[in-house]
Amino acid sequence: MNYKIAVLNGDGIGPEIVAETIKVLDKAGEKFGHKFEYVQGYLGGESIDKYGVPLSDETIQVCSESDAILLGAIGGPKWDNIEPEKRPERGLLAIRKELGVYTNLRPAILFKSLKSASPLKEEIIGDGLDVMIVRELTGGLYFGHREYSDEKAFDTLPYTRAEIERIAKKAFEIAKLRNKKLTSVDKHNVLDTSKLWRKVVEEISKDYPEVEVSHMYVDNAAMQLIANPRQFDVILTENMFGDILSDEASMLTGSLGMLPSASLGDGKVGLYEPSHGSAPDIAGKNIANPIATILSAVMMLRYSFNLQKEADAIEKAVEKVLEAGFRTADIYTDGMKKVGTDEMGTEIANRI
Ligand SMILES: NC(=O)C1=CN([C@@H]2O[C@H](COP(=O)(O)OP(=O)(O)OC[C@H]3O[C@@H](n4cnc5c(N)ncnc54)[C@H](O)[C@@H]3O)[C@@H](O)[C@H]2O)C=CC1
Ligand SMILES: CC(C)CC(=O)C(=O)O
Ligand SMILES: [Mg+2]
Repeated sequence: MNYKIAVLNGDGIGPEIVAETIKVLDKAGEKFGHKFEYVQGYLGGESIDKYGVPLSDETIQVCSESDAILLGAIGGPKWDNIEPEKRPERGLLAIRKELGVYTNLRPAILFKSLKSASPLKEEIIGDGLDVMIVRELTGGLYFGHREYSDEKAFDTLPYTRAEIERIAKKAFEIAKLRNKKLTSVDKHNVLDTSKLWRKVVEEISKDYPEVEVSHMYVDNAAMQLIANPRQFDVILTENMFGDILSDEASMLTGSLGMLPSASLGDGKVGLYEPSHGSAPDIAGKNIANPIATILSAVMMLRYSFNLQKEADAIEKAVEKVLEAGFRTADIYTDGMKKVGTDEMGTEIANRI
């Protein structure tokens, strides 16, 4: 089969990690008889430089005419001081909204061979970790009404019942297929939006009696992720809490460079990107970890193309490479073989 993938490299390490992901996808395509066709779009800083805006109509068109979108990451110091509406991050928020991808799946999975890269003690991290963070992606604080003056500024955190219902349903459906345990994270003791969030989640839970539901305040959840991460199966939460907790959860798996994501809506096109940012501090040095992006492509094969054995083959190749001791700097521990971004991509592609 032929699949058309819109590729948005973005900024910083974006082009480096996307190049390795394409290398791996091409190898999988060759092996299983598929053709992945890539169409270039531009997002964030690279789009500002090209079109003067962080997301152009041209790129929206490229994305909506594709079967799926592969994104590196956006942002960097070069664009940090431009007016807020034109910042690279606004382009990212705009494309998520434009595509209606309200479900952001961030699986925090610890590969067995990376146990020593996790900062948690072995008795806490145990034999592995497999937590699915389901983050609401197109509502809340990042999209609420805001105002700024040098004397006063505010952001608002709106959620409608319909927005909470649809993400809660997704999370319960996912929990049903996993260990049937869902923890909804909110700040019900303080925020009205959390009050509505909890009420709606409780209501939706009635349709899923097989799923055990509990509620946790976000501050406690941040602590529990470190103290006892294996208590979690599916974490359902709103946009900003999910943003923060997923970065925290990524470290349990060894590095932010290991955490993939899939952003899905009810429309045709899914957006696949690592959970991390553009890492300007390590850009252009060939040291970034491409695995989060490669695993995001695995999610693309699964969720957008229904190519299960191809997805399994790439995931297995990542596992084999880690078992063979290859490590980028962020997951390096004594005695392992340190490799650059490109070698990591090549080693994975070679094992498909
Ligand atoms: N989805 C996106 O495109 C996102 C973009 N950003 C943007 O990225 C820029 C940098 O933001 P930061 O707060 O520094 O977050 P970041 O996620 O880019 O980096 C945080 C730390 O993790 C490291 N890191 C990140 N990805 C890595 C990888 N694949 N391999 C090895 N190390 C990795 C970085 O070197 C840095 O030390 C900002 O402009 C920010 O707005 C931030 C988060 C998400
Ligand atoms: C850069 C932000 C808009 C988003 C973010 O940090 C994320 O989605 O992880
Ligand atoms: Mg983030």
